[in-house]
Amino acid sequence: MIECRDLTKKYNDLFAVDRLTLRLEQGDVYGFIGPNGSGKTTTMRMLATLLNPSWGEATVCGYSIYTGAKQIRRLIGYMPDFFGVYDDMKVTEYLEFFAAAYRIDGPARRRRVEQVLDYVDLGYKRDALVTSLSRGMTQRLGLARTLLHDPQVLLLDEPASGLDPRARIEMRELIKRLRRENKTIMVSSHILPELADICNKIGIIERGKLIWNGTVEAAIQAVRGKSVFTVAVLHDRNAEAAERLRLFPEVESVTPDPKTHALDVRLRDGYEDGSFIPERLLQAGFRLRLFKEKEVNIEDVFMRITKGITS
Ligand SMILES: Nc1ncnc2c1ncn2[C@@H]1O[C@H](COP(=O)(O)OP(=O)(O)OP(=O)(O)O)[C@@H](O)[C@H]1O
Repeated sequence: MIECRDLTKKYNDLFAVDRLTLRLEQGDVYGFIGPNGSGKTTTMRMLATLLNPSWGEATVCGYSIYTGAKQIRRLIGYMPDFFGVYDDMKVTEYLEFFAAAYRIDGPARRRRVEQVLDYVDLGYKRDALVTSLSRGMTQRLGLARTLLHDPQVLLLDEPASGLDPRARIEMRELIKRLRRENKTIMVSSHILPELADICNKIGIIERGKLIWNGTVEAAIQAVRGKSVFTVAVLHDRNAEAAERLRLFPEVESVTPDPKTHALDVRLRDGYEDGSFIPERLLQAGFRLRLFKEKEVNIEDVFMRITKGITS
């Protein structure tokens, strides 16, 4: 649905987006993550055909951004990070104005406006002035506006920025709902954990370069690399157990977790099955309190992937 090859935008000496290559299939929810100024907005604006690249190619729904702008604009919904709302306009008037721009006319326009208002749960604000809405409501109105023409592909630029925790959760739920409808969604954020549970793929961009691109599971796997198990024994004998575990030929390292004091046992390459750990510890007279495969927190993944670049 979205494909970029070497997509590049240069401003004088600055590569705002530097040879970006990625591919999204229908139904993908792509978390586009990067710090401020890393090139997220520039990428989305190019895909939305609002900004010309310096070079490179991109297609959306099979249309080139160079020659198919008209078709692309009909098929996508772009929600910018900042969008203007007009003074003295009611919520319904605002949406009807944009519906008219999409040539939704007659009674269908009213119906569609009510549908999208319901979708984002703003029906009860239909007669409020847009300027009176909270930040969370304004973002939901922005999403409603983006959905008016029922686009297949959504480009959502930091939809949760500036929202309080509750409004963030509501925005996330809305994106999950759109995902269930099989929309293809590219959603940006500078916070990875915010996106981890709603995306199936992530891309991490830094200074215009995509430094990671793949499935969420692949990112976790790449960081974890090897099998790691969390182990704890009873009676304050973790240090003793650590000594014993270090003697096992399958074990590469044993490190106590500073927070929980449980032991992280990392296996050597080629070993995945850690079931020998509880067996041998029991044989050695230890009593097990905890044994499980270590969970990798998505925040750790982000820190590990970006570490080499930012430091
Ligand atoms: N019109 C422009 N002229 C010159 N430089 C620009 C222009 N637009 C963007 N840039 C630069 O390109 C880089 C990428 O900007 P961009 O807005 O795409 O980043 P971003 O990841 O969306 O950041 P944010 O999270 O702050 O929105 C930044 O260094 C920015 O200053």
